[in-house]
Amino acid sequence: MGDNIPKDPIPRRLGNYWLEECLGSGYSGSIFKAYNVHTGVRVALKVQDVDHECPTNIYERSCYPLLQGGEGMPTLWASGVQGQWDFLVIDLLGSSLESLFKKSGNPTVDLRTVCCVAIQLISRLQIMHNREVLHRDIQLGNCAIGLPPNEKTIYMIDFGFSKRYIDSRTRRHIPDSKQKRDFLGNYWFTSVNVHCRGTVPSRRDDLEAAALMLIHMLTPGGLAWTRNGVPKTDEQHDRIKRAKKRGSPESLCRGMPSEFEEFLRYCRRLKFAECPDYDHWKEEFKELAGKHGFTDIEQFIWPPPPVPQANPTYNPPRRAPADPADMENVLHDLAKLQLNSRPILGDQTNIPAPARTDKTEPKKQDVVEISSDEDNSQVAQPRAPTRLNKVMELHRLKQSVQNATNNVMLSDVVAEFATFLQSSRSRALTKEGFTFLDALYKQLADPSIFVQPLRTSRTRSSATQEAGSELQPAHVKLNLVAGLRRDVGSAPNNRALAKMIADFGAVTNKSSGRTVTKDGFAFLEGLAARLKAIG
Ligand SMILES: Nc1ncnc2c1ncn2[C@@H]1O[C@H](COP(=O)(O)OP(=O)(O)OP(=O)(O)O)[C@@H](O)[C@H]1O
Repeated sequence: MGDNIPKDPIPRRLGNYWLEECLGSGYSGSIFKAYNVHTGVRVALKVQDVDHECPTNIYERSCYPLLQGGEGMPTLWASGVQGQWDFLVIDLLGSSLESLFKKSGNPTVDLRTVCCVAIQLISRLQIMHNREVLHRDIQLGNCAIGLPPNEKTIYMIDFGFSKRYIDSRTRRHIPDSKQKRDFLGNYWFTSVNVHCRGTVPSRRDDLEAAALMLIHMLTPGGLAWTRNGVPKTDEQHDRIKRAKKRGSPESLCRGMPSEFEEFLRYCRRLKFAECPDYDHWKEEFKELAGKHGFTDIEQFIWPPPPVPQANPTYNPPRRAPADPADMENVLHDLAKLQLNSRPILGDQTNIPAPARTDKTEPKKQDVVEISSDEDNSQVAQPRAPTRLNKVMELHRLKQSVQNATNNVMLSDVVAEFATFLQSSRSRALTKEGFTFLDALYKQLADPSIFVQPLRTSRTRSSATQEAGSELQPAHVKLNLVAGLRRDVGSAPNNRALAKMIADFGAVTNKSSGRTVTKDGFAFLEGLAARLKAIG
């Protein structure tokens, strides 16, 4: 702290507060348990040398008033300078998430806890951002639980790097800048743009840091670049930045519920001054928790309650024995060699349905496992299909569409497609999913036509050229798909259904994460029913 001139020790009393044990010391100062000498109220007192080269208490003092009263925002009781000591008096809290998880000794954090942290952390950021403040240092050590009776609430602490992003005079968002700037944040979770490209932090970066923190909690041993500890040389720091930059949402979240991959992808696609859709993501994590049977998900409960047995369990990802992406490509190319003759279905409304003869269950040998999550053997749980299963199964379903000779057969395949996707770990439409929709569209519209693929490749240059490939906000997708769900039951013929499939494909393709929503599944189920009814 500061220079080498010996300083007086921190006094036992600062203002009206008597200092007790030291709770922690960081680069910028120390934090003590303390109590008010008049009221006896226990507090935390953060003390810093007034000459410290990084005067974070001054920044904290300016942010705290903006945050007062917000859920999970500590109360600032007092602040002042006494001699050479600058102090802040705040609510006394419990353990940080970092120390809780470290103490548990487990290589990953359980899914219930991660969902709960996701919901609470996104809510905290929503409050801070609504009050025009960025946190800019999201990490496990800066999230602490309350003391009883507030132990189910996660609090944000350490606003030493926080900053207002709305200019209080002009009311405008702070400007973006290409100017090189010093790194500000933390090595583990600061966003790729801020950490590796030196961009100006904005709301999207707080959210990306939250996403990386959640993924870290679910990754055995933590994110790869966190495993060697704090870098001591520039070279080590560069290595961290390179590893972080390389980490695509898909590779970081392999084997995790798709929500995490989609959330990270969403954060990385946000524009500099864009307001994130906090409510949508809170809902996504609530739904994920609901799917696993977790109750009271907005309450942080530690240690985590037992996993409900009747519901799908989540096995944390393990490192794959081989690079799944390579294996997947090889098998995908092999699968493409199976050429099928394709009977023509056309716009049929009256062809009688022959008995279905091709209903084959996926054969065991068709399924190649790429992840080896064989643990949890006490309870036989249905396992979600792996990514590779997904490639093979969607390919088979597409062929069934191409082989179908009437609507009833198509109806069965659509129902199978919906069921399969729902049981997948990721409900995102992959390129094989879009190929399935293309085949379905073609069968229903006119099998002789050439179909422009529903999934457009989104390279950076093509995305900026084509206005149509811009991502749509989540609510646009939700509205459009809800409309399709409502109307599918009254579609008059195959051509109308084909148009709906094209709309469904297009809106999903343009959405962040390309996830099939609840309405999307209801639409697919409605489509299967309508195909059967049209016959
Ligand atoms: N209000 C509080 N109540 C109880 N403990 C706290 C409180 N605030 C912080 N702590 C503990 O003290 C530690 C350091 O706090 P904080 O991050 O605010 O200080 P800092 O000096 O900015 O630390 P660093 O330099 O490591 O970021 C935290 O990890 C937490 O364990």
